[in-house]
Amino acid sequence: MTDTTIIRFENVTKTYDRDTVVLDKVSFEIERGKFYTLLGPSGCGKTTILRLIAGFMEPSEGSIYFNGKLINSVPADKRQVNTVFQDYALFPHLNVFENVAFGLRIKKMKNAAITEKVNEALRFVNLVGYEDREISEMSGGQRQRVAIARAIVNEPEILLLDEPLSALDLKLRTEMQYELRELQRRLGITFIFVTHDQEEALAMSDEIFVLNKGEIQQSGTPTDIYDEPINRFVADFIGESNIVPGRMIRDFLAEFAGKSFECVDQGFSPNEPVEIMIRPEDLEITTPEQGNMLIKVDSQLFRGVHYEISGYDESGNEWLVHSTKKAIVGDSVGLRFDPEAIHVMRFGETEAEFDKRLEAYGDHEHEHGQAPLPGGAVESRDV
Ligand SMILES: Nc1ncnc2c1ncn2[C@@H]1O[C@H](COP(=O)(O)OP(=O)(O)OP(=O)(O)O)[C@@H](O)[C@H]1O
Repeated sequence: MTDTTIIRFENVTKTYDRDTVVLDKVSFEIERGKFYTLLGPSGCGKTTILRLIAGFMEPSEGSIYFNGKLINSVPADKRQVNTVFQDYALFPHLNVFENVAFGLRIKKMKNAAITEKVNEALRFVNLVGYEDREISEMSGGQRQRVAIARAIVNEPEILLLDEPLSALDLKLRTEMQYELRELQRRLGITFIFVTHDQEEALAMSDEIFVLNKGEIQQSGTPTDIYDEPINRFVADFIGESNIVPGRMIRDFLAEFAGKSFECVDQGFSPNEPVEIMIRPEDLEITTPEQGNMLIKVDSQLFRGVHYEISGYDESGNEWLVHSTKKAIVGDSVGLRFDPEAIHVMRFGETEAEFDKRLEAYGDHEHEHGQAPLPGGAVESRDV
């Protein structure tokens, strides 16, 4: 643990009934002042993690530390943590000012101090001038901002946000993504944001935790997770991807779709069966002669910025391509990609095993990726 660690989970397990394990020995660290996102499908345990941090429940096993102190049994009102809920949980009978002031009145703060703090919080969320408005007179986005002001007026060290944008329409949602990110930068406090929307997570976060079935599958920056997913679940959940079965012939040489390809991956056993991932935007449609492989075009959709083309290779694998060039359904076309576009995933690898492999090969891999590859060529060759 470092000085910058604000929250640490150590083998935290949560069971609701005797045998329903909702979180299974989850361990992670959260650093002060960053924007974190918990991302995963419905029921994976995101809200449970927030409730444990907020102090609305205790772990069944394991330890939770806040600034280095064990807080398993510390009640919610004794933690420097505030939550913004999905439905905002505002008081409909109070105006905007009184909604924000509520917590401070409970603490019996003096009126002059309350006015100063509420005004400051409303300034942060751009709601100056709305103090006397009823909640029913506020739009969805404005209610959202009242809920945030009500949370930050308490000067928490951590702000928890449980799917706070899910009730908003797409345009407002995008605007609020910018606003929240900007607000976090200005406040400088730690935000822990829950969503099941991968685009939202990629756009907003410093760090993302991808969860599935009560386990953290992978944690890292948006680019780490997008470019180097450790397994099929993460690759599928974040963005669109082509995943086909393959084999590592040896380091830097993978085989898939009936051919061998130079790649930049290493740390696998010779002939190890693997899964190969290539993002659709890393594939280029070419003439059959110029491609690394051939596909027969099966369908094409115009998506505005690109064509979404799908087709099958000779081994029967389906490939999705985001291309600025058109193709003709039924034609055989070439697919071209760089060795760096190929990402090799080891079956069933955990995050800890993945990190260990990268650590052992990390710098070396980078250097090697730049150096002439065995045989000197980028082109594929038949095996
Ligand atoms: N009070 C409870 N009693 C029993 N089971 C619960 C309780 N609360 C949650 N669960 C179960 O725990 C699991 C994780 O729930 P949690 O709310 O943490 O998931 P989530 O990832 O936030 O999901 P969503 O995106 O749907 O909100 C789910 O299977 C849920 O049914």
